[in-house]
Amino acid sequence: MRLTQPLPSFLASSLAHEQPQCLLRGTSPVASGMNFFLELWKTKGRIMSMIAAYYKNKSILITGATGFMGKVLMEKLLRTSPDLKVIYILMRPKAGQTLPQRMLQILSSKLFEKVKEVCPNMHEKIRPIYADLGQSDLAISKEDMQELLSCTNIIFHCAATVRFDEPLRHAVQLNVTATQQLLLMASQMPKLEVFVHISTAFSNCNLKHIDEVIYPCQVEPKKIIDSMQWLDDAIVDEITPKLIGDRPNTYTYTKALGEVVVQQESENLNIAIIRPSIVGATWQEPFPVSPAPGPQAGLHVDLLLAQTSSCPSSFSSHEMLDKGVLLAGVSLGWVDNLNGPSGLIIAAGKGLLRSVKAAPMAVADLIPVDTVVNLTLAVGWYTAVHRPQSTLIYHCTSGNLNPCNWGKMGLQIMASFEKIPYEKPFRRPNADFTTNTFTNQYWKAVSHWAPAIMYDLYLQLTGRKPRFTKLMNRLSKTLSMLEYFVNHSWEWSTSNTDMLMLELSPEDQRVFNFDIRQLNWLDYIENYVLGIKKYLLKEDMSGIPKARQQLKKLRNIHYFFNTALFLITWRLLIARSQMARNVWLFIVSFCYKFLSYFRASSTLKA
Ligand SMILES: CCCCCCCCCCCCCCCC(=O)SCCNC(=O)CCNC(=O)[C@H](O)C(C)(C)COP(=O)(O)OP(=O)(O)OC[C@H]1O[C@@H](n2cnc3c(N)ncnc32)[C@H](O)[C@@H]1OP(=O)(O)O
Ligand SMILES: NC(=O)C1=CN([C@@H]2O[C@H](COP(=O)(O)OP(=O)(O)OC[C@H]3O[C@@H](n4cnc5c(N)ncnc54)[C@H](OP(=O)(O)O)[C@@H]3O)[C@@H](O)[C@H]2O)C=CC1
Repeated sequence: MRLTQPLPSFLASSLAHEQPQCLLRGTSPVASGMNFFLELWKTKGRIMSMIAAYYKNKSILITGATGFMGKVLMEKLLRTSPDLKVIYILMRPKAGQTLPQRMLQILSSKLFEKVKEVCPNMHEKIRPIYADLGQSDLAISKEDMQELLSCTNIIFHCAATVRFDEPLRHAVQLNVTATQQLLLMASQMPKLEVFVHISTAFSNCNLKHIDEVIYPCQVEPKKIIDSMQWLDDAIVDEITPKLIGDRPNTYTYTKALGEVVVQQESENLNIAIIRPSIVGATWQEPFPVSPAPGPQAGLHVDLLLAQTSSCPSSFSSHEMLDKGVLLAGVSLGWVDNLNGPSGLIIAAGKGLLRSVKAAPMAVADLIPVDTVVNLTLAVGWYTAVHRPQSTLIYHCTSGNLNPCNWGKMGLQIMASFEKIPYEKPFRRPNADFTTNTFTNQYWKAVSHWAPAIMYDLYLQLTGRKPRFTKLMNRLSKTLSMLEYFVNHSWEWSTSNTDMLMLELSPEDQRVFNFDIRQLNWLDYIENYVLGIKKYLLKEDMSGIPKARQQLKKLRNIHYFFNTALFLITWRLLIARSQMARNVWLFIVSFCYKFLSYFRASSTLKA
């Protein structure tokens, strides 16, 4: 650390608060000026995370904590700031479970295993509060509301409907009206320090280049909210396409409206907006693996195997996988829902998905969920401590710093299936991207529908319930919903995110790492495929050798089928066409001549 460097503002801002503490801790009392700063910088840099310290003794309100991102956010908060006061969770009962039962199930999941070590009383830190964001008043009881208003210091608003086909009325209620209600609540919270709103990088996907600003909507969100009160469903459905305009769905449209609402209601509030792109499985946490050195780089799964002590190091990765020793309590790529790419990766791995209409050169702007969560927590800290004059927007994207395109990602996914095959595949995984609509329709008919119909026929004939055509219908719907995002590229400016990175202490850059440049796509995709197998499909790793055998069998069937098809077609052609017969005679005589020449020359040599 050179003394000539300007002090980062995180240090400057905390000096007033930290100075006496540092002196007490034994930092040289004579240290003054730059020496004092240096001491403090070193102390901070080595042992303290400013961000983690900020959340100490805080009462934090999270919406959407039962969702994919919310769970990871809750986990990281509890793990890095076990001294936080309380986390209020606005949630609803689901699947016959009460709030405490639901929360208990979440906290006892694998994701929270590490938290148990640092925060054994984590159950006491969580306070589930009944709320339904689908209701105009959020259905929070008076007593709960009282407590929330008087105690909350920080709000993370993650809840939303992320369904692309959500009817506009419902999407407006959840993504716009509920946000407005929460902001109203926030404005009555005397202890509130920051409100972090999670939006999406695609809220302005009708633009090619997206800046860190809130773009106005054609119709004022307040007018939309009002009109939803009195318009009937049929009219709402009719005007939906006109309202969403050049956006692909109600989700992106209502998330954009939500941002405008945040801007309009943010007058006296300290607010920040985060816009993540396509959120994928965890990358580094909470199940880390050490980086692969030298020639092993790019082979995290192999490294994991090599780290497994029960395994002789001379085994190759495949040998070790064969022995089923993978992941004895170690796991990566945590994911728990089918949204975004996860559902399609499963469909591809099971051999159901064979063709996707996508631009292979379009940027695949995937971002790991732990990166988004790290940025969210850093933003919460920065906004509360620095209180920027205007609402700052943070793009959490990968495309500008570490781009990967869909073509490359598709190949990496396919390569991962070779190493980590999924069990009981319908067909050999072999998905491909095509830009041409006609080619895509052809492959869908030949590779999706024809095998599904044939297989269902077989199931029916053998007295079983057909299910593949239903699955294909579902897959087609999902594909049609997601295709927009794999056929376009966007550019997001990231100056606020870059600025924040520079504001972090070295320790915070490590603990709350959101530097996507460090991500190795090959490792990440491999771990993602592995995480899906483990956490979503709940397949046993010891079944990998059998799954590989199955793939081999399917590959042989594929070769046999193609050869048989070729021979039959050829035979039919020869029987019907003089030209085909001539070609055939030419090939046969050519082969005969070549063989005779070869035999003659080898006899001469002998
Ligand atoms: C080679 C590999 C290529 C990879 C290529 C990746 C491209 C990947 C681009 C992503 C681009 C996102 C970019 C925006 C990122 C945000 O900002 S938003 C967050 C992402 N949001 C989403 O992904 C939501 C998308 N999903 C939906 O909108 C709806 O689920 C769908 C697709 C319209 C389906 O609706 P539905 O037919 O009514 O089905 P739904 O009731 O949801 O579920 C029915 C069944 O399907 C299952 N299911 C639900 N979703 C899915 C899914 N995505 N897949 C499969 N099954 C699903 C459910 O589990 C359920 O199963 P059961 O419980 O019946 O057994
Ligand atoms: N996943 C992604 O790819 C991306 C997500 N985002 C944004 O990130 C945020 C979190 O997304 P993600 O975690 O993936 O989404 P999930 O669908 O996994 O989670 C949504 C959360 O919202 C809650 N919720 C939905 N409806 C209600 C309701 N009526 N009352 C109370 N709670 C409700 C859900 O609760 P319940 O469990 O009860 O259903 C759940 O906790 C969203 O704002 C989303 O727009 C942005 C970019 C990409």
